[in-house]
Amino acid sequence: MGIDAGFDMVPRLSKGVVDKHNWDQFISSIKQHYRDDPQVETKPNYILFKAGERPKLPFEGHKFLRFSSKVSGAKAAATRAQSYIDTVTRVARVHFGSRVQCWNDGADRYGTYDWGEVNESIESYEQPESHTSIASFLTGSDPIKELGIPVFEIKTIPGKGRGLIARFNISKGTRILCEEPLITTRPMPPSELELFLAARLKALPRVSQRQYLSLHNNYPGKYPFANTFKTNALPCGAGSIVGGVYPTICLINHSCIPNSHNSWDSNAKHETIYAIRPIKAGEEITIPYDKGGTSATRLAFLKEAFGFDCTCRGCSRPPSDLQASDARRLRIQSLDDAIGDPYRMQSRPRQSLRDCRSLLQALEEEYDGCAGALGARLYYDAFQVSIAHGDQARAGVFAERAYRARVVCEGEGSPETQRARALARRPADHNSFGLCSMKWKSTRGMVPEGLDTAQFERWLFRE
Ligand SMILES: C[S@@+](CC[C@H](N)C(=O)[O-])C[C@H]1O[C@@H](n2cnc3c(N)ncnc32)[C@H](O)[C@@H]1O
Repeated sequence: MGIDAGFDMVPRLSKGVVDKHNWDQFISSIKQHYRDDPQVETKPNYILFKAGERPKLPFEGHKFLRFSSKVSGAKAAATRAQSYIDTVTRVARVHFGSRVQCWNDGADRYGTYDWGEVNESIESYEQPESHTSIASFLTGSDPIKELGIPVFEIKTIPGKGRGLIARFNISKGTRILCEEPLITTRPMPPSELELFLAARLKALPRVSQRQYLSLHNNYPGKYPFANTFKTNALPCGAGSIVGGVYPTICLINHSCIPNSHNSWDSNAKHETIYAIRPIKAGEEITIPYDKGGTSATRLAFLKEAFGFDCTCRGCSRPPSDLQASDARRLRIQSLDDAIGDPYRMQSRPRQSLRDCRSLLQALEEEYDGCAGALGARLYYDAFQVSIAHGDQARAGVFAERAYRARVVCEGEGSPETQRARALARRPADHNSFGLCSMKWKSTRGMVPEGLDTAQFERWLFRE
């Protein structure tokens, strides 16, 4: 036992030129820092730290997943393992920023990778690969990402002003953008907000001031700063009353059937945009500003809250398609309400799970098979129904699915993704474990094997 601590590189480095260069610089800094330390030894393929559990840093960065050791116990104390972990983490952060994800299981923060894959990666340090050609040198890399070229360009879109257009094909789960807000604030009366924003803007660097002033304002006239905020602000977290305005993210237009998801990372204090379906080169990148409902509800909301008439592809469908979509939206709403009813979850959980399955199907139909965060939320609901009746086996599978859906929408590092991941590993840690009953009691290991997909889904949803 004992406490493990360290950091993971997320996502892992590619074999490409930029990652390789950054890793070489990092390794040089480490060698330089420890040049007179007898506990740090340079081996042919890696640097060995003779402290704690003797962690290593390979010379080939793409093999690296984790640097860690036990930091408690006599051996760790005698060899100052904690100090090596801290220093190497600090230097890695300088070179790789938020890609360096620190964890400490004593503080209930766990690494991203499984120990199996970490051990495999460490074993591979011993077998250096030789690069024989430029092609093999670039294998596995993403030259676009490596060169830092944005995957979109800003263009004028008929009827919508500016918008973001995909420059290349973008695959599902790609992080398109990550930005810190120029300004955040709570709601205030317009005159008060105007004064508040004027003061905040004055304190910003000139480039940020220009970015703010270049944003679209749907309500010209009185209160220009406040109305620019109203036109562009995105909530800092689902349901938050605090809104934030961003230089580029605020150029993304709305769609009722979006291809991207925006989310606020409450730890990192930034907003991210991820592709929730494959986006073709030339296609517009869109996010949802609405709160769901039928086309009439959405149109009214968008007009009231943002002052525009939506012309997205969802709203521009032929009347018969729009009618079918409205029927699905109503069904989605009523299933969602039913699943959220705690009395029903307690007294008729089997029915709640059946509703989850129906909701999943309705979401897939309405959102062209990519329900994004709505899918993640649905799986979390199914998790709650199962765990509230003591069923760790199904709850674990639902949490695993919620985790995978979150990775697509928000990436591996977001707090929501991490939460789903922790629940998938230990469903019983949830505070509603057995809250309604233990009539479905099962352990995490009781997931059946050898079923085909249809049989497995029937088992999962208790049909
Ligand atoms: C946050 S801004 C988006 C960027 C904006 N198009 C621009 O030129 O800066 C929101 C504004 O974009 C326009 N817009 C966004 N989505 C739209 C849509 N689906 N249909 C029509 N106009 C839209 C509206 O004028 C809306 O008030």
